[in-house]
Amino acid sequence: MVSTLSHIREIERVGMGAVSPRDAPVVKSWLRCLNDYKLDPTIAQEAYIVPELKLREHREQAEELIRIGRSGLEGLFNQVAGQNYVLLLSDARGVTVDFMGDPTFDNQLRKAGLYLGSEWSENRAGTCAVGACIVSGEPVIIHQDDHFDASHIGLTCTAAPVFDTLGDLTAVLDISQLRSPTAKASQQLALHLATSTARRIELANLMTRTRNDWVLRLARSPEFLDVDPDAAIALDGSGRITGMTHGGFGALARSMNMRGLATRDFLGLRISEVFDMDVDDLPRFMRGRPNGERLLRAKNGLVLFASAIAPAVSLRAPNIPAPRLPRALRDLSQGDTAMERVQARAAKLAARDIPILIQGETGSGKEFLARAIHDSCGGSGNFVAVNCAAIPEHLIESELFGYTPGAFTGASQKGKRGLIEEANGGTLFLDEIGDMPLTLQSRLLRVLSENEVQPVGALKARPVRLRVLSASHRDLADLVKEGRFRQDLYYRLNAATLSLPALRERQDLGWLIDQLLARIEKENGETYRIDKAAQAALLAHAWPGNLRELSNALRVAAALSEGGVIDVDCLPDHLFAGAVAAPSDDDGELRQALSDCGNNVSALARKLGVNRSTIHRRLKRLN
Ligand SMILES: Nc1ncnc2c1ncn2[C@@H]1O[C@H](COP(=O)(O)OP(=O)(O)OP(=O)(O)O)[C@@H](O)[C@H]1O
Repeated sequence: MVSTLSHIREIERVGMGAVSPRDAPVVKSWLRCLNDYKLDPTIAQEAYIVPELKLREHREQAEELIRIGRSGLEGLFNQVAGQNYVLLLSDARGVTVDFMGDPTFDNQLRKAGLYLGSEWSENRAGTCAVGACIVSGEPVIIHQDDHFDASHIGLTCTAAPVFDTLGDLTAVLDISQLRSPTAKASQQLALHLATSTARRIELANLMTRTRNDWVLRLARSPEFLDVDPDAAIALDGSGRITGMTHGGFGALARSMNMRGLATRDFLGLRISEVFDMDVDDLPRFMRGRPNGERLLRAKNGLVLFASAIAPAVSLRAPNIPAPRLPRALRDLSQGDTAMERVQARAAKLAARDIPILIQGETGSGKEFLARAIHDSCGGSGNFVAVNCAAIPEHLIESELFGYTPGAFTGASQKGKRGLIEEANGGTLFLDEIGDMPLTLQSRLLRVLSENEVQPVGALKARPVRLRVLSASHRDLADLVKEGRFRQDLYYRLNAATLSLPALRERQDLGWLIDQLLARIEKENGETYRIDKAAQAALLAHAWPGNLRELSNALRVAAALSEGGVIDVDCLPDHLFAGAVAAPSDDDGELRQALSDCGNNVSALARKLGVNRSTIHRRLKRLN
């Protein structure tokens, strides 16, 4: 094995611009380590295992993925049995959330970081297979001294990305050995196995998440069509694309000669815009039909074999109640798997007055859910929402706990009932709880544990009974670690956690748009209709700003609509930023797409679900 010193020297030479015989992904990663993360190759650091509490959080967030990935991992483990391979499934942040290895080597594996909870992000561990794969989104072998940190140069690690149905990297599958032959080529088979297992996990994930949709599986040869297809695409009842595996994305991009597009650009498109078929043709591709009849021709002439699977669960007709959910909770989503789980858990917890911590990105609907939980219990008492970040620190105490007459200089003569007492018999919703000052955290803890509140200046505490819901878009466990949030309060508030999916992850975007538009119609006393192109653009947008951004976009669109019709020109311009591919290396691509649409810019804009001005802008840039 190469010496530590010569390894460090080699990295330094590469850092100074020397040409290296190593694979390009390795060199690129070394340069990121040196230039972006400022890692020092002379400082060796052992593998990092995250604390137990943190690991629990990562595993909870990846619960569904672990369940789906498990059988893939087991299958792969059996394939490589006896060769001392270890399998790691890491989340998108590089933390190992599932692991399979030979328990005989437990101690060595843990020390080497090939273990549950190890963090292999590139900025922490330096060049490593999981980290490089997360950054590049490509399968990669990091063999022995390809690793940046000298502590890891004994290992060989091979990783393949797992993408979710909307095209975001959601996990990495890694196959590693403590000791291996010197030749990197010895890991080619591992690369092939990891890549095909990742493909199967993506397919299983698609099948689970799109039970209400059609799934169209694609393969280049008919033999593997039903057992191990190359790609899969999910379609809703009207033939619109709702999700895909990474291979499915590749197939769509090739079929449309559109290499520069991202997965999201295909969401919302009709299948008839990509292939010579319509939604009514799907049954023709179902299993049992002769393979010859299951040929699918793409618009560009490419031919694939296709196999269709009908929705496993028949679509619930709108307004038919789902069983047992109280109405207030039922109306939070329609057909989104993650939300359905949140709703079912919320219904069970609400009935028991258990403190719930609601997590989710800003604008993901935390307060909306809190209100629904309150309403689902008959709505008795008040729903009192307190934004701990919005009240100045010196006022939080008196606002929350209230005060007796003349309790302090400037206090009202009549005293004041605090928000906690306002919520007595109802629900107290503490938004941005992470911003609650430490001194007040202990007083809040007393309210929760003793069920009583002591206003400022009062000699005696008063009994209260309330349901406490809290929310934060910050990681409370991190605040606990930093000493900015009391651990005992964290455990109190966090008896149960409900994690809301971000809007970009929701499978019921179309339904949400209808709900929000119905609300705007009610407010404005008018009715609106979204035309097809605008609908496609709304469905294809990545919505980084969440439900509030969507609601604002619809509000603007409604205001700009003519005769109640919302077309693409009514949608805010920023909606289209990034919807079209970054400038293609090959400007022929856009010209070809345009000529396919009879040189009609509006038709191409409609096809891509973008604004006409976006196409004009791109054409101008290419000129
Ligand atoms: N399930 C839903 N259906 C329809 N509208 C919703 C839903 N959830 C949230 N909204 C709307 O989305 C907007 C944002 O929701 P909300 O204020 O609850 O988000 P939040 O996560 O509490 O935001 P913040 O983190 O900024 O406090 C609100 O206008 C709300 O009415």
